[in-house]
Amino acid sequence: MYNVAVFVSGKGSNLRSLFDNTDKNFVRIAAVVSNKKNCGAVDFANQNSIPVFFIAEKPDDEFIDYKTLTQKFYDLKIDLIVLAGFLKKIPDDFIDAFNKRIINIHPALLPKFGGKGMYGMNVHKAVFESKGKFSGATVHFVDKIFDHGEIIAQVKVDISDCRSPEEIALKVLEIEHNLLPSVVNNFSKKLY
Ligand SMILES: Nc1nc2c(c(=O)[nH]1)N[C@@H](CN(C=O)c1ccc(C(=O)N[C@@H](CCC(=O)O)C(=O)O)cc1)CN2
Ligand SMILES: NCC(=O)N[C@@H]1O[C@H](COP(=O)([O-])[O-])[C@@H](O)[C@H]1O
Repeated sequence: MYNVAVFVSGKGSNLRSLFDNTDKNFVRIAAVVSNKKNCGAVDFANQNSIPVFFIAEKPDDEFIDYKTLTQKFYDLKIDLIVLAGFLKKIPDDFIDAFNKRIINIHPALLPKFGGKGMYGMNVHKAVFESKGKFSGATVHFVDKIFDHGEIIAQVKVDISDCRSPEEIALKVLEIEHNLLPSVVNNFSKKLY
């Protein structure tokens, strides 16, 4: 079985899509990691009996640190880590511990519209203001700089009929919900 851990901070629609659309003969969502105790993604994980870990820069009795998480992931035999709306920087040591085994989905066509501050609606507002005809989603390896890692897959969508950032967001999210499970299924079959 290919064990996947998903990092989240928000509503969890990408987590739900991974859960629903990855091949359960090959892929197991073995853990969810969140920096927020109360978010839709954590609710979904709890409703589906997926173990949840809370991560913080300053750990306390309910939040763990990355060194502890690394050992837990070794114990769980995690094969791939997926950032799905996770809004904090992954530390360098953790990246080194899971070299080329951490991927992220970004709601734009990198390398444009990426970097610090570029998350959620901030991305779609920047795309809307650019008056570009296309946006899309990108899955890339996570490295030590935000949104800088090697691109794995990218899908474009025509946004010329979108009249607001919110309309762009809806179109891009639909792309994300197809792209991410497809990439994870391919990883589970060692196609990368
Ligand atoms: N080491 C890496 N960590 C993370 C990456 C990465 O590529 N390398 N990707 C991000 C995901 N992301 C875009 O895809 C992203 C998320 C958040 C931010 C950002 O500016 N965050 C703010 C904090 C926001 C908050 O806490 O509400 C910040 O760091 O000041 C930029 C890009 C995940 N981690
Ligand atoms: N730069 C990171 C970033 O903006 N990620 C984006 O956060 C949203 C999370 O939605 P979800 O919680 O419903 O999956 C998704 O659109 C994802 O691409």
